[in-house]
Amino acid sequence: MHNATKEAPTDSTTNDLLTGNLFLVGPMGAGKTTVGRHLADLLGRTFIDADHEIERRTGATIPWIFEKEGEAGFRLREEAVIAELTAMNNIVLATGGGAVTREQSRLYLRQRGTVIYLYTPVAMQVARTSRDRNRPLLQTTNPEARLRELLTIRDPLYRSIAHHVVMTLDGSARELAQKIIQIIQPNAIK
Ligand SMILES: Nc1ncnc2c1ncn2[C@@H]1O[C@H](COP(=O)(O)OP(=O)(O)O)[C@@H](O)[C@H]1O
Ligand SMILES: O=C(O)C1=C[C@@H](OP(=O)(O)O)[C@@H](O)[C@H](O)C1
Ligand SMILES: [Mg+2]
Repeated sequence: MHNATKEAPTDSTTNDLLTGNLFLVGPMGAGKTTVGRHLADLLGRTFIDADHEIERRTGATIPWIFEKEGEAGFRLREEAVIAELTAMNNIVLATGGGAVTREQSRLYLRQRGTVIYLYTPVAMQVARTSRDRNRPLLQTTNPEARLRELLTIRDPLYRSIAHHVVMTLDGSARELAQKIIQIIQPNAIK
């Protein structure tokens, strides 16, 4: 299991950022997995990616699960993993882009941590996902249309649970992680 329960700092500068969970939501190609890793590194937290956790537990890849169990089967697994992971402490969690489609997952994400929505325009999502064959929903003749469709449905869901909406257009993934820390807790790091 993950060694995620670190002692909370005890001095008077202790703040929410240093003691609570951080949950990243947003569409495919927003950078949740990449930025989440940097965030955890900068904050000295455990990083968990919900998709990787599903793959670890099943011993199967996401495309394989979609192929054998359909999207519905994958969503059931994803919902179960989100329920468990959001109950942990002091983690940075990168969710999959469709995790917010389950109402129970939205409730857990909103209630159990600070939710950051990495807002990303569709053109940038396309650029960041075009070389990767591991996203079953984008293996179509027109991935851009699919991403646009999905964002129309999901953008209100991301916003409904987000404590902060962060635009991911500028800067490297690490710079974005630094920016997120400043947004959440301006005095946390210099
Ligand atoms: N801020 C960024 N700047 C440049 N490239 C990025 C940024 N965020 C993510 N990427 C790149 O985009 C691709 C998709 O990122 P990923 O973290 O897998 O997104 P998600 O988990 O949201 O689908 C990766 O190749 C990653 O290196
Ligand atoms: O948006 C989605 O429905 C999905 C997003 C993927 O994760 P990323 O958002 O990390 O690419 C992964 O969970 C799966 O392919 C389905
Ligand atoms: Mg990811």
